[in-house]
Order: sequence, then structure tokens, then C-alpha cells
Amino acid sequence: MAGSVDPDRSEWDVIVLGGAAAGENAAQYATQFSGLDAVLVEAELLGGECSYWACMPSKALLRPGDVLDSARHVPGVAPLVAGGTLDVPAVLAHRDTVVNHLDDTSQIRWALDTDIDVVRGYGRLAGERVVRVTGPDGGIRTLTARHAVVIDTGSSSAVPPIRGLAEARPWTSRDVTNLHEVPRRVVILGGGVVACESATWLRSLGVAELSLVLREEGLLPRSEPFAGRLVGDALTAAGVRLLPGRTITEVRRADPADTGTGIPHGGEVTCVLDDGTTLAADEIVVAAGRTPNTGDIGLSSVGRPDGGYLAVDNQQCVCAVPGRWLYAVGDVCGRALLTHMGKYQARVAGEVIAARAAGQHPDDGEDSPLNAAAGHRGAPQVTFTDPQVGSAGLTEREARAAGIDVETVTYDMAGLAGTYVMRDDYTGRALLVLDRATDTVVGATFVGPDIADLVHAATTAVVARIPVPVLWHVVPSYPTPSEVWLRLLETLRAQRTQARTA
Ligand SMILES: Cc1cc2nc3c(=O)[nH]c(=O)nc-3n(C[C@H](O)[C@H](O)[C@H](O)COP(=O)(O)OP(=O)(O)OC[C@H]3O[C@@H](n4cnc5c(N)ncnc54)[C@H](O)[C@@H]3O)c2cc1C
Ligand SMILES: NC(=O)c1ccc[n+]([C@@H]2O[C@H](COP(=O)([O-])OP(=O)(O)OC[C@H]3O[C@@H](n4cnc5c(N)ncnc54)[C@H](O)[C@@H]3O)[C@@H](O)[C@H]2O)c1
Repeated sequence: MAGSVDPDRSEWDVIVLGGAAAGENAAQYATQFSGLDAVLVEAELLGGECSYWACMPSKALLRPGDVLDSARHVPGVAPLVAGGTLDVPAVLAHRDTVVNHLDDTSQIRWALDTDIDVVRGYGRLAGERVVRVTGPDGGIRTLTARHAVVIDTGSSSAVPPIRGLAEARPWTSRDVTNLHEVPRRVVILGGGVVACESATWLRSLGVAELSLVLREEGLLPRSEPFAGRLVGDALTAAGVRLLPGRTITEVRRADPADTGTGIPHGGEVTCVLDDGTTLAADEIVVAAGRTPNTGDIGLSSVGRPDGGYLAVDNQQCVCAVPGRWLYAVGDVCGRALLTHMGKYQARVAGEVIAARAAGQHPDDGEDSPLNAAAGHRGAPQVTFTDPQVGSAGLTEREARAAGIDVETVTYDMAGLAGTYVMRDDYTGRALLVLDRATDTVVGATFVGPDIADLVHAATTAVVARIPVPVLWHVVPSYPTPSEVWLRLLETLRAQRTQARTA
């Protein structure tokens, strides 16, 4: 579907460069009650990476394996699924439905229904409040913003400079989320979130030989160490080979080919490891972090270096650009590479833009609704592995690095009535990180099946700085996994009593 606009129009109040979910939110929040108008400039598909090549397809691929595994551990249900495997074509067809068959018609319709215009093409800044767009036909349009430009150009898979790797045309997150053929043997480079989630669905879809090569000693290096251990134990039990403390030094593929997204990009791949051993596979997946899409968006035209993450203040205004007209939201800021955090930043940026356009000077005090510091204090994340890993706020390591007087408390998630009735093999653990000085929770991590929804309570506790004595009055329902909060408080009290009497 084409964009909406009069091809001769060249001026809007707000221009959003990059039409992912965060950019859509920035446009919506800037315009909805202000009388301002906005345009989204999008080079590929409105909705961005999350909708088509990241969160949504990955969760569609993970859910069937999760359900099957749960069923295998519920007495009375287990015999119904014994020996069963996933219907792979049906799983991939459902994934295609979830990504709208890579068609953004419904997103364009949402934008137009919300009175937000869309220009298709690749945009670059060309001076203060000016964006130059190269359209699909090669034509160039110059757009001017009366008030603000918001950058939401996102990030792409980083491909490390390993000899032969780029030439071998490895799968990136776009291929592994949009796979159309399941390779028999796969090597994954990386041990972070993309590596662990991809390993989980590839194994459930039937990859026979799956190896993870990670340079750290444990998986999920940004999480609490016990999270990586529990996910690693489960992957190993599922037959995945973990190669911790290893890197790939060279990749060889005789016949790399542009076969299309999610189809093996050629024949056999040979990976040479740093200990001299080799791994043969039908595909290699690079899951080695992200690179911000800032190398070719005209930053030098506004006095900023091309490339790298964009430093922003707590109202998402790009630092060191005079006049407070340039904002950035989402992965390009490098603050938290998560869809919900990008959208949160966008809500703040949009309202700040509307307020400033109305001649106001929006309060940027720490707990003001127009300051994004509070939300980042409790930033939540769920990694949809088996077991899931959910967290909010700081890890113990981060809290200590921030100079906090740290106290921790941990509890075995299997010791709860709510998890006991859930399945016959429940394994999990919870950890709270507390600030002794304020007696508040500054971080929390939960690991276990179906813990995703525990995280929001933790986010609330961290963001609202709820004191521990008040948390005693926040009563969890019985029998649910939320009872872990009560058990953590009881354990904390016992620890403190013991420390006083020791
Ligand atoms: C496999 C995978 C799974 C993930 N799962 C989750 C999850 O479950 N939950 C979660 O919260 N996060 C998840 N993430 C992270 C999430 O996808 C990103 O944080 C999110 O997509 C970032 O959104 P964004 O707004 O920064 O931009 P992006 O989604 O990266 O999109 C940027 C948009 O800008 C466009 N663009 C770029 N340059 C230009 C230009 N010059 N002109 C015009 N348009 C341009 C692009 O075409 C694109 O549409 C996952 C990531 C991956 C890789
Ligand atoms: N469920 C979710 O919320 C979800 C799911 C997927 C991705 N994401 C987001 O996407 C982002 C990207 O995920 P990711 O897993 O790619 O990144 P990551 O930062 O989580 O992990 C990157 C991994 O690659 C390794 N690595 C990096 N450079 C390397 C090199 N040169 N050689 C060898 N190994 C190297 C790192 O050591 C690490 O193990 C994350 O920040 C995450 O927030 C979120």
C-alpha cells in the first residue's frame, strides 16, 4: 500500500525517520491532543524489525514448543502427546500469519486512520529540521519539520569481523525468525538472548545437531549468572551442545549464495574454533549483538558523527545538537534494546514535542511523567527460553557497580504451591536485589516456566521504590507463582534476624 500523502507536500510539524513501533508511538503522542501533524518516513515495512523479523515471529516460533513441553509434564495430558513432535509446516504457516506475510497494509491503514502520514523511502538528515528522502523510484523529496525530527532507525545484526564469516552469508536474526527450511545441523555464534531463544525454537523444530559457540563461560551474560546456568542446563538436556569460552576464528563455505531469507545460504559451512577444532553445519546463525542504523542517516549534516549510538537526555533529545529539535527513540539510543522500552521513550518524546510546540517548558524532574529516567530504573525484559528468564531493574553486579549497598535474597521457585500444580518437573529460582539504605527492591530476576507475568510486579516495586515494609501488604493470590514474593520476604526477614542474632 502506498503512503498517503500529496506528493507535493513538503512540510509537517513532526518528521519521524524510521517507522518502527517506537516511531509510530512518537508520532501518535506528539499529535493526538496537540493539533500538530506528523509524517513517518519508512524505507522497508511500517512496524519495523519487531513486527516482521524479531519479537513477533520469534514468539510465534517459541510458543508451540513451549506448549508441547508443558503438556509432556502434566500428568493425564502427557500420554496424549508422548512421542509427538511439532507440525513444522503448521508452525511456520502460523508464523507467516503473525508477520502478516511481510505486508504492512494494516500498519499503513492504522497510521492514516490516526491522521499520521507516511512517506516510503530512505531518509537522511540534511541540516536543521530537514530530511531528504530517496523514494523507491530513486526520486528525491525534501521534507521540513516545523518543530521536531525524531530518529527511530533501529538496529541491525552485527556480524563480527571473523575471517570468512561475512563471505559465507550467515543467517542473521532475520533469517532465523523467518526460516522456511529447517537445516539439519546448525552452529549459533553468541550466547545472548537471540542465541538462546533461537536455539530453543530450532531444536523444537527438529534441528538434529545444534551447537552454541559463546565466548563467555555462561549463557545470557547480561543476566544474573544463575539464569544462564538454568537455561544452559535445559538446552543441554534437550541435546544442544554448548561450547562456552570458545570463539570462531574462521568460517569456510565453498558455495555461498543469495537464496533468500530463511533458506540455507549455500552448502556445508565449516567453522574453525580457537582451539583448532572444527564444526561442520548446514547453516551458521550470527547472534552477536546489534549495530545501530546511524551510519548513513546524515548525522554529519547536523554536526554529529556518523555511526554509533545516539546519546540522548531523559526527554530523548539528542545531546549536543542545539535548539532541542532532534530526538531519538528505540535501539538507536542504546539505552535498552527492547520494543517496550523504545515505545516508552517514544511516548515521552512525543509529549515533550507537543508541550514545547505549545510554548511550554516541560518539567524534566526525575519523577516527572516527561522524564524517561524512572522507567529505565525498572526496565523489564523477558527471555522466552525454556525456562523463561524475566527481570526488572538492576542485576546484583550492576547494583554493586552503581555503588549501592546491596542485599540479596533468593528462593527456589519449585517450592511453591502454584508451581507444584503447574507441572511435575518445575525448576526455577527467584532473586531480589535490595538497596539496604532505602530498604527497597532495585532489581529482580525470575527463572522458570511461565514466569513472564511475574515481572510486572517487580517493575512496579522498582519504579515506585516501594519500601519492603509496604510489600508485606501486597498479598499474592494462592496458589500462583506470585507467592514467590511472600516467600522472598519471609526469607529476607529470616536472613536479617539471623544476622542480628549472630
Ligand atoms: C530475534 C529478536 C527477537 C526480539 N524479541 C524481542 C522481544 O520479545 N521483546 C522485546 O521487547 N524486544 C525484542 N527484540 C528487540 C526489538 O526487536 C528491538 O528492540 C526493536 O525492534 C527496536 O525497535 P526500533 O524502534 O528501535 O527500530 P527497528 O524495529 O529496528 O526499526 C527501525 C525502522 O527504521 C527503518 N529505517 C532505518 N533506517 C531508515 C532510514 N534511513 N530511512 C527510513 N527508514 C529507515 C527500518 O526500515 C525499520 O523499519 C528482539 C530482537 C531480535 C533481533
Ligand atoms: N525476548 C527479548 O526481550 C529479546 C529477544 C531477542 C533479542 N532481544 C534484544 O536484542 C538485543 C540483541 O540480542 P543479541 O542476543 O544479539 O545480543 P546480546 O548482547 O544479548 O548477546 C550477544 C552475544 O554475542 C557475543 N558476541 C558479541 N560479539 C562477538 C564476537 N565478536 N565474537 C563472538 N561473540 C560475540 C556476546 O559475547 C554475547 O554472547 C538484545 O540487547 C536484546 O535486548 C530481546
